[in-house]
Amino acid sequence: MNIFVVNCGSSSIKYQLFKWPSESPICSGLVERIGLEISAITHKVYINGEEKVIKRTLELPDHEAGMQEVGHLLTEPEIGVIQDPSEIEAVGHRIVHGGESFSTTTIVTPEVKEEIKKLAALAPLHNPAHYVGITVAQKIFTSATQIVVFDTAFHQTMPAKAYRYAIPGKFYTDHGVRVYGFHGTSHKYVTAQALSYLKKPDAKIITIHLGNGCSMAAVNAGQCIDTSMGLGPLDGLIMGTRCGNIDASVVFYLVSQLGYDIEQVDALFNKRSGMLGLTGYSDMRDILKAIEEGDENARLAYDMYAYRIKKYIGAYASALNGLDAIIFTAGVGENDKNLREVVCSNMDFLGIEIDKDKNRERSGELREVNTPGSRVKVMVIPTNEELEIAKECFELLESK
Ligand SMILES: Nc1ncnc2c1ncn2[C@@H]1O[C@H](COP(=O)(O)OP(=O)(O)O)[C@@H](O)[C@H]1O
Ligand SMILES: CC(=O)OP(=O)(O)O
Ligand SMILES: [Mg+2]
Repeated sequence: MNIFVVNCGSSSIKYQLFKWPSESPICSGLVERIGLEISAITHKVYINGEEKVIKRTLELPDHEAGMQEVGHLLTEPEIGVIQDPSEIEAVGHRIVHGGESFSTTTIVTPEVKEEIKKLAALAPLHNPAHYVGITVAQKIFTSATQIVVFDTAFHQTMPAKAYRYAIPGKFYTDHGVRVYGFHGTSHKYVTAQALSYLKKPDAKIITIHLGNGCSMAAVNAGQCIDTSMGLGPLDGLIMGTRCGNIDASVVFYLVSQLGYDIEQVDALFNKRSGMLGLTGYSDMRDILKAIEEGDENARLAYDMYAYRIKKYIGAYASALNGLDAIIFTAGVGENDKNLREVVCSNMDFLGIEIDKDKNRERSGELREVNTPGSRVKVMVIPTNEELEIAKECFELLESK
């Protein structure tokens, strides 16, 4: 079965094509800078263990143009992996916000699309692009079943004491104002990998997803019991452009004293804060370079970023009443050895001891980077949200 997995961001499209049941994609790619003057596509084709990379720069005014271009790349005579878009049987879309309506993988209907569009109010950086992604995929892959997989789904097992806010109950009952949590597909994927590696189904785990968006989850025996993002993907950790956890009084101050309106506060917290607001860079590689060059702001921001993670580890170890493993994943978690070292320093009271040499070894595989004596395993596990989405799509179609 050909399953095409799509992750539409505000200015990008990430994709992978699986010939299920093979778990290795036959091609993957990234369309970047959609809507800007020059857009870029990096398309990779995997044949017999070899990787062929095709890079193109072109003008892509919107997601529709981007997805059309991907459709062409999939079917181009020289490099195509299929002959016609009709060979795609399922398209799996990553959807960040599923709200109260969706707790499991769902087949797209007009009602489902409308609900995803409405939820844009709660995930302004993500859901609008997902809606466009579905609409365009419906036009191109006309024979495919369109399926949506929600970032919020894995967090549905949280108890009410973790997901409720301490404001009057009617905001929850009448308006669904609660903690939803995000990156669930990633937290779920690395949890499953860890449980099978540890051979301990009842393990107490903290998963730490550090990409552009960052979040953590406390996972007991495979079930999420708490997570750091909230009603939207803004709370918790410091991120590339988002502030994370902040006192709501800051909003009152910005509005009443500095004349901000609510759209400006939204843009400030979502798009101009986090590492970008503190350093001028949102990409961790640029921040590491700035630190090397002696930039004090970058050093402080990096320390703040790590410190926030440390605090959540402490909180979640308490919530779990113990800890077997902490897992670093996603772009920063998998690649930034310094960050893992800073987070895990002075954590021996909790039984966390990182092995600095092991931690510095480069590898794209699941690995332990703790000392032999560490009570808690410190693990690096490459996430694979696309594979997890393809699996969920297949399982849903099989169950029909
Ligand atoms: N070698 C590296 N060292 C430090 N950070 C890295 C490295 N490689 C990638 N990153 C960081 O990973 C982040 C992107 O992570 P990713 O999981 O791809 O994000 P997303 O899926 O949210 O777009 C960026 O901040 C990038 O700088
Ligand atoms: C939910 C979220 O923050 O996603 P991303 O990391 O892709 O921005
Ligand atoms: Mg990601």
